[in-house]
Amino acid sequence: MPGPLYARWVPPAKPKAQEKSESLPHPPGKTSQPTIESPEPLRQKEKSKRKSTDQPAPSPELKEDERDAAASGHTQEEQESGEKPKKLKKRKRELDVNDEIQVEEEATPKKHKAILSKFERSYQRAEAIRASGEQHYPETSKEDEPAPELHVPLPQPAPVADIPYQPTFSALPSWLATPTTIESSQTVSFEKLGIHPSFLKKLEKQGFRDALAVQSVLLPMLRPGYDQHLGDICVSARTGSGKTLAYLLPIIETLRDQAVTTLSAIIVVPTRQLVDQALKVAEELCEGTKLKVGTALGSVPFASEQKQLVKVRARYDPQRAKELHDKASRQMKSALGGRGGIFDDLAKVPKDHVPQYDSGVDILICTPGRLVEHIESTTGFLLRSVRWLVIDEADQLIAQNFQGWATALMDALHDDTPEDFMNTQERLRKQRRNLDWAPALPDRTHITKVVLSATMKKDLTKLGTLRLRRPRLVVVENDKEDQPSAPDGEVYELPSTLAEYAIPVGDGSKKPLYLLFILLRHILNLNHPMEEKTDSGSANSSSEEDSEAEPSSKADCTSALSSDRSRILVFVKSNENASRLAHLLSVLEPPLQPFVKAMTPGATTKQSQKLLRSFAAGRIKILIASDTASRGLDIPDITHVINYDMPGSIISYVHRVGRTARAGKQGQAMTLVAKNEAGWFWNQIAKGSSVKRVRGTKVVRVELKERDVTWDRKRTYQEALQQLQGAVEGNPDNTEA
Ligand SMILES: Nc1ncnc2c1ncn2[C@@H]1O[C@H](COP(=O)(O)OP(=O)(O)OP(=O)(O)O)[C@@H](O)[C@H]1O
Repeated sequence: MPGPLYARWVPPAKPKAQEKSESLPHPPGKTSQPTIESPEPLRQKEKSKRKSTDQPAPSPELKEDERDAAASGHTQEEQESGEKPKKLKKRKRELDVNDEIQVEEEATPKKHKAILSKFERSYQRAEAIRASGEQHYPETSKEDEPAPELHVPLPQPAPVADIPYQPTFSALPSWLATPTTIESSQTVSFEKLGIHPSFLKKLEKQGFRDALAVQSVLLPMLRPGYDQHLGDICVSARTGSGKTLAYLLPIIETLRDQAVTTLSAIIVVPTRQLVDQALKVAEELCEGTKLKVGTALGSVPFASEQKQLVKVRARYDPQRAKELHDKASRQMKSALGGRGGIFDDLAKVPKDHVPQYDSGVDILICTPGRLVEHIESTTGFLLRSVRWLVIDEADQLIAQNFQGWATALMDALHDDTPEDFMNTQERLRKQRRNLDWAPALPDRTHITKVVLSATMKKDLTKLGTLRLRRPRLVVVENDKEDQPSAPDGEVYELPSTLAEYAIPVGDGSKKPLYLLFILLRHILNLNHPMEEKTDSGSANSSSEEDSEAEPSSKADCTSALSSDRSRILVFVKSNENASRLAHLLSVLEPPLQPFVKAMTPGATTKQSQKLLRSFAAGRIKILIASDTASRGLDIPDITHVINYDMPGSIISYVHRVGRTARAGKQGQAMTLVAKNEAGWFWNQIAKGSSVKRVRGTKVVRVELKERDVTWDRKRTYQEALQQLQGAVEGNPDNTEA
């Protein structure tokens, strides 16, 4: 084998005393000590560089003939075998060349004297430093590598304190930036608030002696008196804090002596369930008065609602009757007159009479869509005497603004009554508007708007559609010091009596089994029949024994469920999921069947009222619903809310869990958290700054072992899924499986 073309220089073995200096830390930015080469190997380098294209030089120890062979590139055997080297002359020439190189080498030191002496000097310096044990950073030329930085700490001035940025201006108007706050624990007796004795009795009948915080602040602001706020009011108070009574009581108390039925208050809520709920509270308060409370919601025939809302009477007014008849005949001739409306009613009243439209209700509770329909299509549905407009769950209603309901309602409220429907006073006001004494005429009734939500947003662009006048924001909160600071400034408070749990459910594929386990083991405290059998050592009993054992355990389950006081509201993400889950639970655990129901949008008002009544009475224990039930639903004694499907937003979570722990009662909220939802849930809901909890409370993580959850149900689960699929596809074979 020929030797290496480039001979590396190996540093001489270091004396033991020098070892210590090698363990010193490397200079910054370097990984090893710089290698300093001795002049000797450099000379070798030079030599080998030049010879790199030639054959390796033969060793001086070789015999002469071997050297010849090596020089010629032939082995000794080849030469002995009689193969006389043919290129003897050439070899001779090569030897001559080698000699010339040797001569040149002798001249090399002179040629590179300067370089070599430089290396010698640096080598000696390096040796001297190494011997002295000091750390040394060798000088390196710019071409080699950048000079190492020497980190000599320079004296620094003391760091400037980080002063939090406090703008001298506010992006919010002062009424939003500086709300009137009240602690949620503050209560005042209704008597002290000066509530009329007849209403005190009604409240006591319901067990209400003291006004809750939101009521104690709103009642004086809405009732006539020294503390009345002559402007609009926005209220932000957590779920179950008693907002419904806070606005209904002052309105009904003020109207209690109203002799003529006049539409005085409109209450807008997002769903028909909430219409029913508010109606119930209003009717209880109106008992014993002449006040009439009406509703307008999509599930009732429109014509019957019209009859309820507007009463048509004939009024004797020959001049006005003549004017109207002339107008009607002009319209008929020009074919502009449409059917319905005032001209139809004109034909129905006696001669020289005009139709007069009176309100059929004093208080109207409605959904926004239906209200707009009545504004647009119900002849004589006039809002000129409305004194209160209440918008509950306002953040949702304003955000949706379907059919542009807010704008349509505001136009109807604030604009003048259409000319044909004007009463004498309005007509006079219109005619005399430009006269000097016009201000002496009674003004249009001022409207007080009350806008409420548990998750009120300080969004001016949205609130602007409500055309608020001299508004004031009232915030009911726990402890002000606890207030976390959310980036968008919106903080939603949870009831102080709420306990929250998060249950990881793996990838979520076995969520129904987790739900069943939680229901049976943690809430209803029921043992599964199979477990009982296993406990008694008969897990492998025959099917005959099974069928014998089942009825008794089923009966036990039913009687245990009937006596249980739990009311469990399970939230899923859609109405279809609600029906499916109810079906699945009934198949997986047949004793549960009579106690599980799903809330479906297809149900009539009566059906859903019946369902909610059964749930409130405890005949149904588990109600499965979509987010439509997450807002406002007030069913006393809901003990548990389970988020089977993760809520879509923080606001949705706040409203869902707010169905329990209402008005100071205890409640539990459980959320099933799949792996891919865990990040959002823990960051936004459990630890996020937008959700405010009472000091010291947090979401508790509950780990369930998958083995415990699924141990005896894998097969039943598969069968139940197949059966469910069969039911969905309408395949009877699968349904029977
Ligand atoms: N003064 C009171 N004392 C005791 N309980 C009350 C009082 N006022 C109202 N409640 C009860 O508080 C519960 C919650 O009331 P309400 O439905 O008005 O809450 P809410 O603030 O509108 O909640 P949400 O924001 O969820 O709609 C009701 O069951 C009601 O009967």
